[in-house]
Amino acid sequence: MRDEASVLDLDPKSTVAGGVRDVYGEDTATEDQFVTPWTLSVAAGYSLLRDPHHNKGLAFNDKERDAHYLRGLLPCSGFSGAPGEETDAHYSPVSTSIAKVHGHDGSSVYTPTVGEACQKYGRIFGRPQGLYISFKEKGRILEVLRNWPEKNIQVIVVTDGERILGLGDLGCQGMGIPVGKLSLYTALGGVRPSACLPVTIDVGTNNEKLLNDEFYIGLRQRRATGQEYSELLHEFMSAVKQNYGERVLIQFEDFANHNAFDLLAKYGTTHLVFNDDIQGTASVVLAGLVAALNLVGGTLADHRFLFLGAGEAGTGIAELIALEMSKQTNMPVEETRKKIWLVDSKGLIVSSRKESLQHFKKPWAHEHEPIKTLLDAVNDIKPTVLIGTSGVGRTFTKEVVEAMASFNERPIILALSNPTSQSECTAEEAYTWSEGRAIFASGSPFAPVEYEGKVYVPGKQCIHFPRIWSGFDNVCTIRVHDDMLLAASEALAAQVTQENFDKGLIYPPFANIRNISAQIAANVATKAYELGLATRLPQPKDLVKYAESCMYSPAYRSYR
Ligand SMILES: NC(=O)C1=CN([C@@H]2O[C@H](COP(=O)(O)OP(=O)(O)OC[C@H]3O[C@@H](n4cnc5c(N)ncnc54)[C@H](OP(=O)(O)O)[C@@H]3O)[C@@H](O)[C@H]2O)C=CC1
Ligand SMILES: CC(=O)C(=O)O
Ligand SMILES: [Mg+2]
Repeated sequence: MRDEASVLDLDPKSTVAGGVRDVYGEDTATEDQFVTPWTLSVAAGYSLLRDPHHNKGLAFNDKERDAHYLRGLLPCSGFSGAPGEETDAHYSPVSTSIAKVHGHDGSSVYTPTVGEACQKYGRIFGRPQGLYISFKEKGRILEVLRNWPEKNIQVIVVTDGERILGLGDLGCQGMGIPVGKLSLYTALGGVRPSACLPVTIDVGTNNEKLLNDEFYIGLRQRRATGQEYSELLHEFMSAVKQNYGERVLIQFEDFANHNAFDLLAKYGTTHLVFNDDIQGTASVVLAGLVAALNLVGGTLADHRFLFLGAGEAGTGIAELIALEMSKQTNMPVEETRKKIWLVDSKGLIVSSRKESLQHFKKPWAHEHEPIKTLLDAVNDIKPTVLIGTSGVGRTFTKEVVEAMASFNERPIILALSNPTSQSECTAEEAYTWSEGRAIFASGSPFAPVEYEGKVYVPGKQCIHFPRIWSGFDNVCTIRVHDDMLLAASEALAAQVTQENFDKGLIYPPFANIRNISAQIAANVATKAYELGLATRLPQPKDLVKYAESCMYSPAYRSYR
């Protein structure tokens, strides 16, 4: 039997059969497709308290406790505020990193806590928080997607667990990353939790320790590669489009670079895809650099950039800096790239290495003598900006930071590798070794540092990703364009105030986070309209207000 909806050219999500939205796909399913027998029920009593969507914990008031058979199941102390109030109060004195991952501390939802959570995921696995798709599901991925209880999905964060932060291959336990990043999207970007879908594609792991770990929760096989891998990914990408349509954002996260660049290129023309490690990072880091110019002076083109790490994050950031420089100076991007140098595990990327380089490194192979170490590269190139994206901790040594401080009045030092253990240096090291002159930001957070009587507040760069996304969603864009990433950078940089600069900050702090997110979303949306990539028409008059109105607010609702 042919799919009736496609024959009639109907949007499968539009009303069918009696004017009811066919959200479960039953009316449009063919005879050989599976249909899930969904039922609706009203939770009460003990089961209501076990339902994370509806449980308000100690915030249930007396009337609700009576109406929903909750008497005696909760202590009588009540809380009236927002979600989290009671859990913070209840758990913080005893909280550990892992307790935070269970949702008791929003500010620690992502790095570094999420790294530890992934390493221990098998041991702390409680209830499923996303979809696991492995070879066992090959040929049935559409059916698996339909098992997810929420139907109106706006953003999927998907990983295959091969490069989890700087911790390497954590296989299926990488699920902590999509869960963590989507939690940030909700908390900071205002994305409704029910519209978020975390997915882990389990193709095995090459992590021997996990393969031999009795608590490992994934497939116990070495990673599938080549055609087998591409076919599973392709089935997933096709099923997502079939189930959720064109407009769902698929964010690739923490794939190893030998797959990440190819997936982005392959699906960039057919799906709304975004790689946060390549594109989101670039946009956020560029914003920090543009803001830092207020402290150091000059334009981007007046600076020299050196990266330790030439993978997804390093080359992604480098490319966006070169693009922005090119727009500002009207120089071709091939020229502006020459202001940017990268070091990988074999040393400085130079033209004599070109033949053996991975494709994403080739544009950075400039004419230069080979250099083996970072310290030698720093002393030779004399960068004004040093960026760590190597995934290797403690690589910005005292000598490296001192060298940066010897030829820069205010060296810009970004230690972006996550989690904290992999950070290229700590905030304290950056400030003390540069005698308080470094402008420092990191991927994983560091506490403020006191040096010679002055308090320095390091920038937390990682919290700024989610804001970009809402710009895509608000206007229903169907493709991500580099100019939209530049628009996000511009708006984020513009949110750093003089007061922030006075403290040495190059990113805005948490206060007013929703408003800042709305400004970024609006700038991204404006660019999407300019590029003709926004499908929400007519264009809302005030895009900031519109972005704010689209944001989900985590408030407990009253139950009848
Ligand atoms: N703060 C943020 O926003 C983000 C941070 N990151 C962090 O950046 C790190 C890297 O991620 P990603 O770029 O995706 O990883 P990749 O694996 O794509 O790249 C890592 C790069 O670092 C190089 N490298 C590894 N070891 C060394 C070493 N000892 N000396 C010099 N270079 C080295 C690798 O060299 P080679 O190619 O020769 O192997 C490679 O070029 C991770 O820790 C991740 O958490 C990532 C995205 C966002
Ligand atoms: C922040 C991030 O995406 C990473 O470290 O991979
Ligand atoms: Mg990542």
